[in-house]
Amino acid sequence: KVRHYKWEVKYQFQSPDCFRKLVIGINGKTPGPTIIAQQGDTIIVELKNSLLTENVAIHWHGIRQIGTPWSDGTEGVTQCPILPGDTFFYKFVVDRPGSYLYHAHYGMQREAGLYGSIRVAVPDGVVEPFTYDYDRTIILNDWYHKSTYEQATGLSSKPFVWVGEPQSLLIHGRGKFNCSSPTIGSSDTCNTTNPQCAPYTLTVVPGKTIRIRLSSLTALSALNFEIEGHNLTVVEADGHFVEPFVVKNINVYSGETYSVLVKADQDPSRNYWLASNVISRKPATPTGLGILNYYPNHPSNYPPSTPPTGPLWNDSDYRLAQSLKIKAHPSHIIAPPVETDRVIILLNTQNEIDGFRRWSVNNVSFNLPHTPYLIALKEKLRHKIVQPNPNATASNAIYRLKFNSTVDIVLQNGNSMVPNTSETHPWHLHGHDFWVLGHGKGKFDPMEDPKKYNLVNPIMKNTVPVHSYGWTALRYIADNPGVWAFHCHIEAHFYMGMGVVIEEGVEKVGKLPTSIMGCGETKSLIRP
Ligand SMILES: O=C1O[C@H]([C@@H](O)CO)C(O)=C1O
Repeated sequence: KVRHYKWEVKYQFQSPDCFRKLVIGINGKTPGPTIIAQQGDTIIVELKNSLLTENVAIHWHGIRQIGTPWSDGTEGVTQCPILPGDTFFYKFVVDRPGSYLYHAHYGMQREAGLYGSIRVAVPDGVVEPFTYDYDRTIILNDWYHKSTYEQATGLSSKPFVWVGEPQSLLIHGRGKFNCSSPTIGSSDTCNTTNPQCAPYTLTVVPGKTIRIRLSSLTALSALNFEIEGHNLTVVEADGHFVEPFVVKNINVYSGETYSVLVKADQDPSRNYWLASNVISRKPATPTGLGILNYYPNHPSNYPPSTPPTGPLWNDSDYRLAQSLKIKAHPSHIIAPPVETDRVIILLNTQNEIDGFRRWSVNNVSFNLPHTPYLIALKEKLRHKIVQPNPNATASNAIYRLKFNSTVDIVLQNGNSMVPNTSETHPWHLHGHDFWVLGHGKGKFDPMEDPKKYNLVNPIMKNTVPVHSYGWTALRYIADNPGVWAFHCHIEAHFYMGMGVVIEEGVEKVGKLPTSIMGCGETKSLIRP
């Protein structure tokens, strides 16, 4: 089935956390419309850029884009940006069931509110390995009052101006800033009675089980999500069925999606808090709150209790333990190859390059080129591909993989420039799902640690954290012709260079649509 969506991307005033700012909406909404499809469907998004003075590109996060690498929506990698006033057609097949996301992939535009979710149902007659009565989507986010431009300018200035901690945490686009804070001017700009910042409410019928498709698209924060008094049974991660496990609360890193089952089995005479708390960085943002509403109580009745504050923000053992619990469902194991053809170790560090604060991978800080890689490599616009350089330099280096080979990537965490600090980084791979073979503490040992890899029932994901001072090992098969970004999903960190680009089988890519061209050296390809 073909599903056609017509979207207009536009700036608008909105007050997601009661503070009014310019946000980017789709058809007037942030989060944008949910794409609802069934496995095998073709999605066509006719996207009109009505931003007037700003480019746009939208990435379909978790969709592998098999046969359509030019629809991945990664500006500088798979396409030229969509110019103001232009309409671009994204066309791709949703080849796997599950919960996915979409968001802007141009500059730091995602933070302006340009994001939403994709829900792909299993084919008719196929059953999932769990049951529920109905499902709902919740995207968690953090929220800044400064514009993405002000933030990006600070990050690329000398001296460096860090974005700081977010002002609010949003639960599906809604939060509550303290408008009586002295920095707020008038009730025009911040008004806690604005219905746009009424808390997100999830209504449940007592005794029923609800599936929450929970994800995070934070700019910075790692989050912990909890529903007061209710256990969460984790059943899906990034579109793959999980061997179910029960938690009191779940850690969600930017770019991850989970499905959790929640049974409405508590005292039905009251409502309960939904709570989102910052973990892994010292919190300076209040708990994000929503309401779990037991029907027929009034949805806006505040729960009579104190909201959950989440686990200790610096309990890294707790986070590592939860990462290690996520394994493939016994009846849905896709076994990884037992051997690998190539191991790439990617050391994550923060550096100073020419006085600019940057993030680097093996001492190379990534810059997006003006000519998108997919076009440059397919059309052979570049004779020379820059290879990683051993010194701390900025570059737009890429990795080229042998088509159909098996590759291991070991993410090795290091220090930031703040003494004794190693941050958590959620890494997202485009175009693939990978097996998560292991997470460990300290320095990866290439002789010993691979012996402990889980080759029996590893989960497949597209986004995975590397914990502070730890390592994470992934394996995947380079079988999707195209050019794919692999990067830290923290908006500021990718902007500061924390990413690489990986090519495989580009010669097998079909004829590139001219609609992705027009910038940099690709101008020569579309001139009559
Ligand atoms: O990228 C970052 O910069 C700051 C700090 O490291 C400044 O050096 C911070 O907390 C980040 O995550």
